[in-house]
Amino acid sequence: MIEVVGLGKRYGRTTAVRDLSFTVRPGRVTGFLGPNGAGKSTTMRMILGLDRPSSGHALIDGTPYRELRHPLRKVGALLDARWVHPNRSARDHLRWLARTNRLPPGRVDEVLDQVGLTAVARKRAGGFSLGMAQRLGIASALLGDPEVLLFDEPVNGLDPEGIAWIRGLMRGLARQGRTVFVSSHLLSEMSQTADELIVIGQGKLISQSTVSEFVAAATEHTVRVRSPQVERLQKALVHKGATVEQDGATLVVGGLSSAEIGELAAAHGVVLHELNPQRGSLEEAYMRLTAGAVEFGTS
Ligand SMILES: Nc1ncnc2c1ncn2[C@@H]1O[C@H](COP(=O)(O)OP(=O)(O)OP(=O)(O)O)[C@@H](O)[C@H]1O
Repeated sequence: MIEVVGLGKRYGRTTAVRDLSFTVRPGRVTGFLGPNGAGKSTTMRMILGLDRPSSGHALIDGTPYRELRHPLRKVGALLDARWVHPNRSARDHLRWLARTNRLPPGRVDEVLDQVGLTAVARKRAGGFSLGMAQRLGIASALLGDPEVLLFDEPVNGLDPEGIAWIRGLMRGLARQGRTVFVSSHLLSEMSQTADELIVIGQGKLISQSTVSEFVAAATEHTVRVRSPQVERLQKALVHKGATVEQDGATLVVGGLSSAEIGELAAAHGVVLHELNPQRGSLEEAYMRLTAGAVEFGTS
């Protein structure tokens, strides 16, 4: 489990992260979503003890990263896939990591196999494609068989096959009961991979919910209602605090769900000919949400 409590980070006059609190639980993939510059990498670096928070703290199973006795056995992370000596082979890189962290050498071949790099294990990592480098970075993260995994934008620059592979891997790791925390700036990507979503904008928490809750809340905007008794319905809706636009026998209603409108109509004996929730696209909803955070952040 990862717990972030009141976390903040300032770089000079820039506030990258402000008063951020959330929990990442085991057994599921938690997506960490926000536009470029929202503070995702900074937050992950603070969780991993690579950046010192200006306020608050981050704990991994109750302990700050820097105080973990065997960090690689507890936490695996992929931050920058290009972090590897270009002249070393994939295998030598992993062997060196295993040796310096007192991990069993037998894990090296296991993780190479797990990420599909066995055939190129003796090739120099400097010649690897982005997809291969990404797999090697993931092999490094998995080396200590950790319970907690952090991936920063793992699908950036990958082809569809690589993306599908990473998605399957993350879901498999979560099914094994591990804590999987993965960042992305693409909602479409996260909505296909994650069970839960933590959304930030301008370094602040916007929401933490399941993906389906987020999608339902973010996309149901207005409801189109058609009725032969439109005047009566409009009165009842306005009385309930809804916003209503009328176009002949059709109303476009904001502020109430289709279920609430249906029930209200029934309670007033109003006949409905149409009750149609208008869903915006997920990306539109996400942009609206994070744009709000930008305004909030600068005001
Ligand atoms: N070392 C640093 N010095 C100064 N400012 C920094 C530093 N690291 C990050 N920032 C600033 O902090 C803010 C958050 O950056 P961060 O990289 O954490 O965002 P992000 O959500 O990971 O974005 P991206 O999706 O682009 O990677 C940005 O305004 C960035 O310019």
